[in-house]
Amino acid sequence: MRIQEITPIVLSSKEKGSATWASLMILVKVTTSNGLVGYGEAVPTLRVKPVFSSIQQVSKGFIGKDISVERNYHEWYKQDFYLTRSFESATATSAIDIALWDILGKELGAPIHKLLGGKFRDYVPVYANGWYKGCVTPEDFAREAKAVVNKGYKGLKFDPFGPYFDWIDQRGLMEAEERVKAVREAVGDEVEIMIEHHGRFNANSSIEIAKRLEKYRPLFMEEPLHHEDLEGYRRYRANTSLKVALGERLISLKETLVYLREGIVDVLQPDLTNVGGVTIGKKVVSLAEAFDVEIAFHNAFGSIQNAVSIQLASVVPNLLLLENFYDWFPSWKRDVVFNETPVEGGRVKVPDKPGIGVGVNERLIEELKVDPIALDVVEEPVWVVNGTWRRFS
Ligand SMILES: O=C(O)[C@H](O)[C@@H](O)[C@H](O)[C@H](O)CO
Ligand SMILES: [Mg+2]
Repeated sequence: MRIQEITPIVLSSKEKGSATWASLMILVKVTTSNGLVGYGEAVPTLRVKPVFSSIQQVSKGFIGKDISVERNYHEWYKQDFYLTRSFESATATSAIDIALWDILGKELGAPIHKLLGGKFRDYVPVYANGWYKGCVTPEDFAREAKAVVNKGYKGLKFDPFGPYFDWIDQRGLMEAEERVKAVREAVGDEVEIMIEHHGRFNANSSIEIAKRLEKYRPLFMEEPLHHEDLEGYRRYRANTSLKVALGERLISLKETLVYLREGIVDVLQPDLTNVGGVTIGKKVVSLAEAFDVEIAFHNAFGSIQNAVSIQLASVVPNLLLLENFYDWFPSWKRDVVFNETPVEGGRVKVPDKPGIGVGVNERLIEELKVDPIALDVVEEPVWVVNGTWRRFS
């Protein structure tokens, strides 16, 4: 069995999700010489066109090869030279790797969790993200947070910082505190709240933020500083006591080691669609285990990413939680996998179909297929949940 064809596919629809960031899905379809088909997913964001063409280039390194995931990844690492320095190459390679694991599972009639040694848990606990579209005032956040808890979620994440970037002033601190306070009061003491900073503050501001928000007992502070600001993270660490989560922008095993060895991470958030697929993802979670760091996979894009993340989350002993946008996906994203990964009572039952564990709706994919386009850039950055880049006072 050889890799015969690798096709990048962009999906879109009039119905958008809660984040422009993920309004499209980039799929990779891999077909083998004996007719097996596997699917992977890549990161869209503002890079739909470059990622699409990166998949076309990376494919040249995989076509004609056997399905030997370690060897294939390593061979491309050798050829590409920039794999661990290029987000586009890393996400293209990750998507192909996921599709190869899907094919391995289909060949052997087993879900990925079986290929990895079997389930550690039958249900994966998840937390909600994407639920606060259009929320600006504390009352908006409180109302929507209550709705999330009424759906059965036991944890939720949100960004309370509105339009602040790099620094925050007294007004921004007050607004963030009011929002977090409103959510804590709305959900009660037992629901976990997680504070998303979207990696955008300097050390002074993020330390001030931690001091203001500590009393609301967040489970973790996510990317409080700019991703590459290791010096700032050290200062944050020395001056705060809250747990730090990060990792969604890591694109290799050895880059992950740098962050773990710095001792600045409590919860690692690898993203299988850019850290290197299942092949590197499973190494990264073992590395984190050795550092006694918990895992909360970043899982913000589409339903193929969600399916493979559930597979890996089901085998990881050091799992804290899995991120989940499922109930705030546009409905077409759920339909791509025949709605097979519903969230019930704040958890997802691990599906058992071969490969990524779910069926793929090929007819819908044909209907939703579009040409890759350059996305418009507007004042509200694409990485925030829509309609939240605003002050209320
Ligand atoms: O943790 C996450 O999920 C990421 O930081 C992002 O992917 C955003 O939250 C998402 O884009 C919504 O705006
Ligand atoms: Mg994040």
